Amino acid sequence: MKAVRIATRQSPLALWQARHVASLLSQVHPGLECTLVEMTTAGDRFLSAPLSTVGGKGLFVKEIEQSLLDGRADLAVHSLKDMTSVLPAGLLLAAVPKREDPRDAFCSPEGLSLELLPKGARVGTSSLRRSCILRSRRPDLEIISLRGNVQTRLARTRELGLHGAVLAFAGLKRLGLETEITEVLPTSISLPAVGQGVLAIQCRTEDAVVRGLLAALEDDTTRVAVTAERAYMARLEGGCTVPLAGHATVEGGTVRLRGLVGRPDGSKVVEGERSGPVETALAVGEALAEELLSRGAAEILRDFGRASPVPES
Ligand SMILES: NCc1[nH]cc(CCC(=O)O)c1CC(=O)O
Repeated sequence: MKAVRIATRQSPLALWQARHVASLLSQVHPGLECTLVEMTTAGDRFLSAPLSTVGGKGLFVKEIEQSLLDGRADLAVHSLKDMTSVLPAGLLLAAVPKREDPRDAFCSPEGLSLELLPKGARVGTSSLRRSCILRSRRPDLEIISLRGNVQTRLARTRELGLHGAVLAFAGLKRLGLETEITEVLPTSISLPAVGQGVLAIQCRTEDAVVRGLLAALEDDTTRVAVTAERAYMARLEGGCTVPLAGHATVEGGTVRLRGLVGRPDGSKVVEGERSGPVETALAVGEALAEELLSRGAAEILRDFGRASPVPES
């Protein structure tokens, strides 16, 4: 194979990620030509509404996945965090490269840390998970909805005079915006989203040639973590519509998964942790989901987990 077409969104972060994968691919397969197929998704179009009300995840990936199914592109690069737990028939997560730092980061124009925020401080985020976690730790905080790409959210934070905003470290780093970070939040404070910091490279299941090319980008440790996190998410049927966090680490043949489900206002959170041999990553994920469900997550999902209809474009 001489050339591959890479489907991507047009946001600066998505383009960085697609170019990064193109560069990794041409390093491991010298002479391979990579071209980008840039697309706009529903998630990019409904920027005015909070993510949770426009229908959550899938929004950023559906059109891209369709381009693979239609044969307009050979592979697609996504943020794994944006992907639904069930992939469309005929497509697969062919490779996950080594994970970037998965933590959340606090960006405060005033240089404040979370700890130093005054009572009633206003903090921006578009994510139900981040709102829930922030409010559960600091019920006095006022959460302001921020949508749009990373640069837009940082600009809005200043325009609105917010005390700060929480964004993914990985996105800020990839865009060279680490200087905006005033505090990297430990996972014990802000448990990351399932798949945060991981790039997902997707292709057609039947395309053995592209699968062969992508195999070289696979990172086994990342795959174990992702397997546990996504099995957990699948069992909880969580999209962006309920506050859901899940993060796995791998050390010495053991995968350790921590999870959190909560109410959007942080008035209730259910948290837990499970470990097991890396070969049992899937079962570890399912077991943690079952445990959280039985300890109160089922009730939270019943009250808050309904996806709102996606508006017509
Ligand atoms: N839905 C937006 C999104 N999807 C992936 C990332 C960050 C990069 C990553 O987690 O890999 C972001 C931005 C953010 O949450 O601040």
